[in-house]
Amino acid sequence: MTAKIIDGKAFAAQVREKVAAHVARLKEVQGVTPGLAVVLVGDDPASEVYVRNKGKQTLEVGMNSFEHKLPAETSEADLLALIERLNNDPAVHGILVQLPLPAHLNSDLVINSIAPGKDVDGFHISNVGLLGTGQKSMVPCTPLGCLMMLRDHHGSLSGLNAVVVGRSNIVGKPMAQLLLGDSCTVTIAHSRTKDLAAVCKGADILVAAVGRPEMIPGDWVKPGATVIDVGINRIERGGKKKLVGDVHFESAAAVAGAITPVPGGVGPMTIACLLANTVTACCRANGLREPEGLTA
Ligand SMILES: NC(=O)C1=CN([C@@H]2O[C@H](COP(=O)(O)OP(=O)(O)OC[C@H]3O[C@@H](n4cnc5c(N)ncnc54)[C@H](OP(=O)(O)O)[C@@H]3O)[C@@H](O)[C@H]2O)C=CC1
Ligand SMILES: Nc1nc(=O)c2c([nH]1)NC[C@@H]1CN(c3ccc(C(=O)N[C@@H](CCC(=O)O)C(=O)O)cc3)C=[N+]21
Repeated sequence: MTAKIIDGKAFAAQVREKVAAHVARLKEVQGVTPGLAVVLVGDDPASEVYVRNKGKQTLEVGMNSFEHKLPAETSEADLLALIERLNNDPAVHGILVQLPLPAHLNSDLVINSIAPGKDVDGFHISNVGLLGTGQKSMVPCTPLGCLMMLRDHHGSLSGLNAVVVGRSNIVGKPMAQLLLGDSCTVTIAHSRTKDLAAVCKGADILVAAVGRPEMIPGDWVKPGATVIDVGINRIERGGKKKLVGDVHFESAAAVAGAITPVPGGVGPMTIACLLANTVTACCRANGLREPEGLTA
């Protein structure tokens, strides 16, 4: 079998079109322009690329973008003061603090200082709790993007065996919650899982969020399964820099029914969902009808 390639780049463009249409309507009918503030502490080059991309795409869909670049040695008090200012700024509907933060900053404390309604990453404990209890929340962008692609491909996910490899708070755990919400039978695997190969082989839906280049080979994939590769790993091969996922694409694509590539899969969907979450947050803040098809 040769897998269908799920084109996250094209899908993300469709999501951004919906977002842009909604932004235009908000401006015209309500006189409100959604605004996204992105806070970057330190000068990690990869983070700077993401933040620049986010800012560019935010403007492209007609929203306001507020970038805050702080030096690596910023104190916790100064960062918390900035977040407090953004929490109280009516022009800011979404706040994202780029992770990871420098080691001297307590990221749990920082994230939980964001007003939950503006927490477009969905990392605040209130949003985590709301998601876990099936209540309306802000849903983390990467898992939301994965869910959108899965629903688009499968229609219903009900009753399917889903395996999520990785249990981080930003990808693995919320992904598992969303799949459970769509009535999958969910297994969360991690570094202590016994016989990971066999666990993966049982998956109708396999989500890899590990951070290890090409760790999952094709012979761990059930024939016909859908493989979602969240991994973003920069490697050097034959003297060239390359971006690869957590799945060995070539061998997995020979077995799977559908697979997301890296790049061009989950990554672009993550940013599109960030924009979608910002519009949703803006509508909720103003008591307006939410866009359809852009939330979980
Ligand atoms: N495309 C996108 O938009 C995004 C991509 N990413 C990418 O996704 C990947 C995962 O990110 P993130 O969740 O933040 O990573 P973390 O490092 O926080 O978590 C990695 C998880 O993988 C597990 N793991 C590590 N090694 C193994 C192994 N050998 N076998 C099984 N499980 C293992 C860990 O297990 P344990 O808990 O036991 O240590 C952990 O739960 C990274 O490549 C990251 O760059 C992340 C965010 C967004
Ligand atoms: N608070 C916070 N929220 C995040 O959502 C967050 C974060 N911190 N820290 C870092 C990770 C990583 N992440 C990505 C976003 C887009 C691409 C993306 O667009 N990737 C392109 C390729 C980009 C390239 O070429 O480097 C692709 O896969 O096609 C990747 C990774 C969001 N993260």
